[in-house]
Amino acid sequence: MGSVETSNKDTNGSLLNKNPTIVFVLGGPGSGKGTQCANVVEHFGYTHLSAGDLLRAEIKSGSENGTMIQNMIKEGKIVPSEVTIKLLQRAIQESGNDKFLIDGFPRNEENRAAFEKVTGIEPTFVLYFDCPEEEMERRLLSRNQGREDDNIETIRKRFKVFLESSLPVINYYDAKGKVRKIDAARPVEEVFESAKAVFGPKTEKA
Ligand SMILES: Nc1ncnc2c1ncn2[C@@H]1O[C@H](COP(=O)(O)OP(=O)(O)OP(=O)(O)O)[C@@H](O)[C@H]1O
Ligand SMILES: Nc1ccn([C@H]2C[C@H](O)[C@@H](COP(=O)(O)O)O2)c(=O)n1
Ligand SMILES: [Mg+2]
Repeated sequence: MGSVETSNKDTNGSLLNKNPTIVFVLGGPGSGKGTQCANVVEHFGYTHLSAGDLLRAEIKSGSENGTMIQNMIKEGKIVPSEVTIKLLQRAIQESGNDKFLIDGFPRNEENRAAFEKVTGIEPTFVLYFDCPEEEMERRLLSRNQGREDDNIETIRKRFKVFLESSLPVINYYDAKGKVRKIDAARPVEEVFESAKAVFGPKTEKA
């Protein structure tokens, strides 16, 4: 496993020049991050980058890190930041866009600190989908997308990691006034109405 590229010039030259808008999209497993990101992309022209999707694609690609990533996801654990950040950097550079929804990242303090160190970028704001565990569990158990981590044993581990490692990151950004919290326990359309209000009518695509 190589080290994360730390030169802003080499890794982020074009990105920094564009002064990108980065929105971190956080919330517990099954809170509806992916569902709502798809709506935001359609209305506001962001590029959606799901850290989990990028890691799953890396497993499928047969990469040297594939087995390690697969084992960690099965256990509900967080993959080392250097792996995830490289995938995000590549996707950002390939997108040609200058505004991004980064879904499911940063998942822990290591993710957060490493991203800031490597890119020099802070999020514009953090969208936090707040949902009770019982509702998230119901959603995950009926998602039926064939995800290896949508079984009750792994789901419980993911909830524990969310509480212990991801919530502190949300609290960190909350203390900086960057968190936009949305009640995600409502129907999809209602949740999106709240999300729309955060992004604002001025930035909506024509
Ligand atoms: N507001 C909602 N009400 C009911 N079901 C929802 C709602 N939002 C999403 N779902 C459903 O719940 C499941 C989980 O949603 P989604 O994949 O968007 O969550 P997620 O936060 O991205 O989860 P993960 O962290 O596991 O990737 C999906 O089957 C989705 O269709
Ligand atoms: N920053 C991240 C994001 C995701 N993962 C791993 C661990 C998660 O349980 C899994 C699935 O993510 P999801 O699709 O639910 O957002 O992917 C990680 O290690 N680091
Ligand atoms: Mg998701």
